[in-house]
Amino acid sequence: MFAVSQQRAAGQTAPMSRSEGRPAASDQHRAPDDATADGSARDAVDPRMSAESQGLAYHAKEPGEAVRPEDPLPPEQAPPTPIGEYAVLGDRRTAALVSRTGSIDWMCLPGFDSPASFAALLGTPDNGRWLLTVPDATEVTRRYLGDSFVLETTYVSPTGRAVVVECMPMADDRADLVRRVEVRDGTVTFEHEWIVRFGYGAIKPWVSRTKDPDGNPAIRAIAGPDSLLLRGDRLPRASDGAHRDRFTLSAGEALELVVTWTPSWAPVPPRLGIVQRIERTRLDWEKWAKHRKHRGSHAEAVDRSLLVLRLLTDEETGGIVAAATTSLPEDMGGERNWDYRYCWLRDAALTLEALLEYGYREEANEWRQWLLRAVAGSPADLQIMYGVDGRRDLPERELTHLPGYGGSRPVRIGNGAVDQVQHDVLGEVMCALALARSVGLKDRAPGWALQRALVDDLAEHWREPDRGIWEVRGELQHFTHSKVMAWAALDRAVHAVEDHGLEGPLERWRAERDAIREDVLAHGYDAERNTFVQTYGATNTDASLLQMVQVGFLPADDPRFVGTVRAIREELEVADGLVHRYHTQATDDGLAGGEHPFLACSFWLADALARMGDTDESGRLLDRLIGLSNDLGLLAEEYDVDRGQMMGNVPQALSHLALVRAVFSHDQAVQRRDGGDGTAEDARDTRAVHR
Ligand SMILES: OC[C@H]1O[C@H](O[C@H]2O[C@H](CO)[C@@H](O)[C@H](O)[C@H]2O)[C@H](O)[C@@H](O)[C@@H]1O
Repeated sequence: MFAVSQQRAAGQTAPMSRSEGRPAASDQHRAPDDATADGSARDAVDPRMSAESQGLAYHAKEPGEAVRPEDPLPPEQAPPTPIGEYAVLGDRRTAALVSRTGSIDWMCLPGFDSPASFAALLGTPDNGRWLLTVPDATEVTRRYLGDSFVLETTYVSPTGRAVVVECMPMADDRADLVRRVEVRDGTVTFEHEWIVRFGYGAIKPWVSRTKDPDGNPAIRAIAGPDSLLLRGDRLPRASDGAHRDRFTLSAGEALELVVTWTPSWAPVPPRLGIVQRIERTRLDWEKWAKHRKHRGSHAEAVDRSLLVLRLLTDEETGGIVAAATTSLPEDMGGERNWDYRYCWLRDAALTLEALLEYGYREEANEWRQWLLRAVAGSPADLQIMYGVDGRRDLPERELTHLPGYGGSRPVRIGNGAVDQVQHDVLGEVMCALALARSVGLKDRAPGWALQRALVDDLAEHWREPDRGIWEVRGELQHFTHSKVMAWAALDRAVHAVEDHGLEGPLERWRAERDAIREDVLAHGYDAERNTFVQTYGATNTDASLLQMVQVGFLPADDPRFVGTVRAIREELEVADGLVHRYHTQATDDGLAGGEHPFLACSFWLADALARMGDTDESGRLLDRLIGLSNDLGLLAEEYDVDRGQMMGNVPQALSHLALVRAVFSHDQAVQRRDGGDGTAEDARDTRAVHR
């Protein structure tokens, strides 16, 4: 076992700036024995000739549907690879993004929030990528093998057909990414390019040919704390700051490549048995997926979404990150670019509820342990987000060396929202813990004591303004949603005492809960327009208010909620079923530019309609929204209606968890409509006993 854990525990922040006196890029990537190489490096193709960078347009939608490259654009005009074109690979310690044509453009090692070793996603190929493609492919199809994150891409070229299978093996305390190429028909020529840049694309490593402990040839890139080792059946040659190769295989021939990260001081582990590890990885994922209890409508989308939530849950610590990326823009070319590789209590709590609804109890237990460790201490010090390991210090800074996705700057790491006051967060946490309790997970004494202290603290402070669920960077405000969620926190605390025999100041909590409710109804509701509003006294609304019925603040058929859904559709729905979270012009969020419809809010609309009994409309919207996911079932944060593309970080937990919860609500509503009580499935314990 080598020291993935050691490096993660050490905080693993690599230096961003280049040190003076380092050799020039081309020297750094020249391996010593490449000087005596057979000249194959001179055959290396121009990196700009890969499919994405030629601006080839692909239009696949269905899994397995064939796509054809169309008119190439000149490289300088080529748009970035669309966010929806990426597949995700992951080992529940970290994740990588692979383009449709085989370019790994994002990979942080060894952890989700470690510095990226391949960062072309937010820059150019010279910021690091690992490309393995068929340059003359006329068709490219891809799919995950079963319920796993083992990706299979099939290339058809004028001369043959080949399959690339790739994954990150799990649960072995190693950090590897394996790729296996096999030609099925004819002959196929491949392009291989390996450009390592540690420190988010800034640091050009020393790269040299070496041998691994078993005597296999390898290429090792090393700088500071990081080492990446490339092993395989055929290694590329140094060429102008990169390693490149072009090779041809015939039907029946296969080739394997593996990249292994280690701390730079650690010994290199033995090479993996690739075929066995790919198969074991597939089986590991499928074993987890089989534990799902409830299978209703939109089952494929739900299955993939639950798997994404699993992939974003750190295997070692139990922390759940909000997404695998940083700084994929909410506004193309704009400044709304954020680092989501951290654990928001809000997103994690909602993830937990989604997993519980589908029968995953053990995950709830693990996350509860993570939560109690992370928030331990004074209630006044509660943060709204933490590092994967529970770290509190997540300073936000800009990576000025990266041009950003499609020129969207700044590229940020860390997140300034870490210090914000957001009163909704304890509401989400208490709802998730109440749900866990209601399915039989017992509170232990220290855990309940901590919840009591946090609720008491909120009971003192809910009257103060905050930054709300959307983490606005403008003025503090009295957000109606924050108050509703503060009500939910008190309500769940009251029910923990009333229904589960836990100890607490029942009368005081009841009084505060009722006071919040009165406050919201008095100040957060516009009687004239019959809608709840974004902030006290405002006239505009906010899609977060769709959560009101999810937490039981009002029944779904309350005319004030029905009026709010109508107002949200009128004000914020910009295309069928697609809603903005708020109007950027009407909200002081402290940022320039605008953004696109927010997918989680759009699923909350479908959820609300289901709860209101409009199952035709909720089913229609679910079909529509799920239809926006990419060919592998992945969702980013937002959807740009005009460009027909996903925007923001990917894959995003909030979008996926909102999908599965909306489908759950829809399925329950359909059962009620058809004469059942909506609790007849295996998931019966969840909504019915939510409190
Ligand atoms: O766009 C504004 C804010 O975006 C981030 O917050 C959003 O993502 C969080 C994680 O998924 C989610 O919990 C939150 O509700 C969203 O608004 C970003 O982290 C903020 O700094 C930023 O202001």
